[in-house]
Amino acid sequence: MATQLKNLSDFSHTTVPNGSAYKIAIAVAEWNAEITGSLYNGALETLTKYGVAQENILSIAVPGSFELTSAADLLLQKHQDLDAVICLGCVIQGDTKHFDFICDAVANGITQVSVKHSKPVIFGVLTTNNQQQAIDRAGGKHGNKGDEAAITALKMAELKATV
Ligand SMILES: Nc1c(NC[C@H](O)[C@H](O)[C@H](O)CO)[nH]c(=O)[nH]c1=O
Ligand SMILES: CC(=O)[C@@H](O)COP(=O)(O)O
Repeated sequence: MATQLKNLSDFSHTTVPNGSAYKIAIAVAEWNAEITGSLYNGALETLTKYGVAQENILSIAVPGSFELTSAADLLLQKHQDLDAVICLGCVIQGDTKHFDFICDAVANGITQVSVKHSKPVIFGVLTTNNQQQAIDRAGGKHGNKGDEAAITALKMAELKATV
């Protein structure tokens, strides 16, 4: 999709499962809190919109996106009735290669956790060149990646339940 047409919150083209039967965790990174807070609100509102009960949404905060991998693993170890884990973060390029290491670690890490537990772990992490790109994708002109992550969690939970 061309960037200028990107809308992370437009799901008119697809059907979204009813979430009333699912229990979902949200792990959110505290780095770039003004961005990740918007991602979290988007995910929470979307899960609620599609029927997930408040008592079935478990939320935790971690220091940074790098810690999302261990958070997802701990959640799935301790709460084996979880149907999915949504990982939310915002990594913004700085002056060094640290950005690359964090992005690679969290993308590969949560993939491994998802396979380890045979449970959907959703990559809701913004990896942007600058603050404005993050703002645009956390409730701005390109929608909210938190919405996208919540929809993905519902779809994958439904897939696991019916495959
Ligand atoms: N620079 C960003 C970070 N850095 C912190 C790491 O995620 C991690 O907490 C630290 O390396 C200790 O293990 N985290 C983000 O989420 N976003 C950034 O832009
Ligand atoms: C992605 C980061 O860790 C980054 O914000 C840190 O900035 P720098 O690469 O200039 O140390």
